Amino acid sequence: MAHDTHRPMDYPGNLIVVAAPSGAGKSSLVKALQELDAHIHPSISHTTRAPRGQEKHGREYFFASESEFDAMVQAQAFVEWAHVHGKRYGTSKKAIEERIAQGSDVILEIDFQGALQIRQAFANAVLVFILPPGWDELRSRLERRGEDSAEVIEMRLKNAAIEMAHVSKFDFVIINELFERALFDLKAVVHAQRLKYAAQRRARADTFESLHIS
Ligand SMILES: Nc1nc2c(ncn2[C@@H]2O[C@H](COP(=O)(O)OP(=O)(O)O)[C@@H](O)[C@H]2O)c(=O)[nH]1
Ligand SMILES: Nc1ncnc2c1ncn2[C@@H]1O[C@H](COP(=O)(O)OP(=O)(O)O)[C@@H](O)[C@H]1O
Repeated sequence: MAHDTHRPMDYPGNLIVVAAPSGAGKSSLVKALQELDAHIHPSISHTTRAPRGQEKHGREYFFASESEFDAMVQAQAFVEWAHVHGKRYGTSKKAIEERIAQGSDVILEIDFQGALQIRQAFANAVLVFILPPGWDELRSRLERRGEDSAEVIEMRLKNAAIEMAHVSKFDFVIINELFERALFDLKAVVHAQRLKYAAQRRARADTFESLHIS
């Protein structure tokens, strides 16, 4: 929705995109991953949805009015943006480009539409889809989280089916049943992504010997 340009793929940092139906556990997994891995930085999105209880402007999201969001769309400030659960969400260029240009890895927690836009713009982003173990568990996680009204939970469950229909477009799928197991899987994906592109960059630089990555 947001861009029409395809960019070259030689930023030194990696982009890891994590999508999931609401309540599958992606925020918890991404937070745990960041605690274990100081080289991963979150991309802070903009959204027109209202902040939840503990959320802070600039930490979980930049909370924007409809007109502020419109202005950013007009100014082509977003790498991607989409309508999700009746609100708008977007990743600003500022949220990721400087970081990956400097060689940091950036993790994006965005919906499937945004994930597919990111793939168009950054050919070597890795796309991970997190699934809950089942519908009943998804519902009870949303209820236990206690942040959304019954009406919002129903909308999110309905949208989950639509989101899951796109799972085959992702590079990896992780089932978040046992949290520690899912975290291990996510760490493995990040590790593999780093090795793949480190190897590619070094091979490109014609330093074959240095392919032994520590
Ligand atoms: N396309 C897009 N989706 C986003 C972005 N930020 C968050 N989302 C998605 O919007 C949906 C709703 O997020 P949120 O309101 O925080 O609810 P939660 O996923 O239940 O915690 C989730 O699928 C997010 O991944 C973004 O910058 N772009
Ligand atoms: N593996 C898991 N088992 C049980 N509960 C989980 C698991 N992963 C996350 N949760 C809980 O499920 C709820 C939704 O998780 P959250 O990370 O907010 O999901 P999302 O960001 O995908 O909407 C939270 O209350 C979280 O503590």
